[in-house]
Amino acid sequence: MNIFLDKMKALLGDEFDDFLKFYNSSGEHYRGLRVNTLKCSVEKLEKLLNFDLKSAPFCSESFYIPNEITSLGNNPLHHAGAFYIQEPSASSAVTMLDVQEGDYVLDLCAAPGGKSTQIAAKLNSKGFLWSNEIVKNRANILLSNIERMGIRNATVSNAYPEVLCDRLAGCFDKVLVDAPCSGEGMFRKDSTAESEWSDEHVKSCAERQLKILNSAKNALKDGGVMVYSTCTFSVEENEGVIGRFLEENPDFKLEDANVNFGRPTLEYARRIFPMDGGEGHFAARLKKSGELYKNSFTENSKKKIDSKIFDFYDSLFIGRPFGENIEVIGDKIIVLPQEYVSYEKLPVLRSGIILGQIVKNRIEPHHSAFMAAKADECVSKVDFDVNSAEIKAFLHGEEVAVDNNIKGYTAVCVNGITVGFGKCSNGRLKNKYPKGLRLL
Ligand SMILES: C[S@@+](CC[C@H](N)C(=O)[O-])C[C@H]1O[C@@H](n2cnc3c(N)ncnc32)[C@H](O)[C@@H]1O
Repeated sequence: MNIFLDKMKALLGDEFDDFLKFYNSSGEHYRGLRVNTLKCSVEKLEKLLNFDLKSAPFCSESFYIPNEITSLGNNPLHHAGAFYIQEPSASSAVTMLDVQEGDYVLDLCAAPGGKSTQIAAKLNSKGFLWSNEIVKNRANILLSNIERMGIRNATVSNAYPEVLCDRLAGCFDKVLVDAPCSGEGMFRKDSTAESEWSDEHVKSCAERQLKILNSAKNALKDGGVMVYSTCTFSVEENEGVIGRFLEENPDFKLEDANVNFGRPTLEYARRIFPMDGGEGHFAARLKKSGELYKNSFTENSKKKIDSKIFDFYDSLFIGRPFGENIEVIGDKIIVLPQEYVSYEKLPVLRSGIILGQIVKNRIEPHHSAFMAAKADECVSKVDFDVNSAEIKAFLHGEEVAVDNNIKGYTAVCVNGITVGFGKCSNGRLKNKYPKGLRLL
């Protein structure tokens, strides 16, 4: 660890002692959440939580939470996707990417999904997100977070960056590379990151990061923007990687992201230290030369869809809110995003949402459709308060008493935010909350 501290001293100069105070205060670290505006407004969440949220400077939906708040993952509003638990400075990279509604965005190293879900909220269901993770079990966690946050317009894949970016060459307006790194900004909250640190590891991370960036650039359109970020302080993995990338790729230049959090480095890139209000982050915005063209709207599928599928769709949701780009793949009825990049022969876990599953001669609704629906888009719904016994029982997988006149597949909401569904008859709601998500 002495090598790490020597490097930090060289990097920070007069500020090293301030850094040491943070570094030595083990057990303490910044904690935060980001409001998912696809499902809940900031004002609404502030009213529903029983503690105060303090604004963070890195993104307007990102907040500090008090240290004494624990088990936030069990909160029904978390199950409903109203917020994502995220250390505030981790939201800085997407702010610097400046995602706009309608953009086509690739998040290349995406699990567990903090930044992908932030990008999706900025897209506001317009445009398209491709979210990729190389490690299979992490890709599944990513998918589960994409589903929890109610994202309609995303594809989730489990591919090697070089394969994916070759196949999707020139498809994206914006690309995020939140690269695997030596994690020096994680040391205060994760002691394994610290125990795995070595100078050799830093060097090998830098080689891998440059390789990933050199793949990522291929997926970008001319005139597109790429943000490279890490949660480490090392100069080799930050300024070093950017310097080498720019040398190898004269068609890219650093661009001012017009943010004022953290502190500048390489003129336009930003660094965040614990003294700046976050555990640690680096982000640089790179612009590719050329003229950006906008995607034209993808045609809806012209395939003939059995009218029973539309009857089923209309029996659950008002006005076909996910669009009509329907495909039946195996036993699954998928509503593809309204706009998307097609994905033949790529390891895709999901594109769009699963409306239902064909079981024998019936279609059963799928959890992901209810998570992506707004309460007022659901034909039948019940709504429980965040502190009610009913919502706790539902999240535990129990049956819940409902009005006698509610029948059939019914959305379950917590304070007006969908969290799943059940099937109602005779005043009871039979629980369909997925077993793997239930409270223990
Ligand atoms: C810093 S994490 C991403 C965090 C994520 N962006 C978020 O905000 O939740 C980096 C990710 O890169 C993945 N990764 C590891 N090796 C990789 C490689 N060679 N190419 C691409 N991604 C890799 C890791 O599995 C990890 O999920």
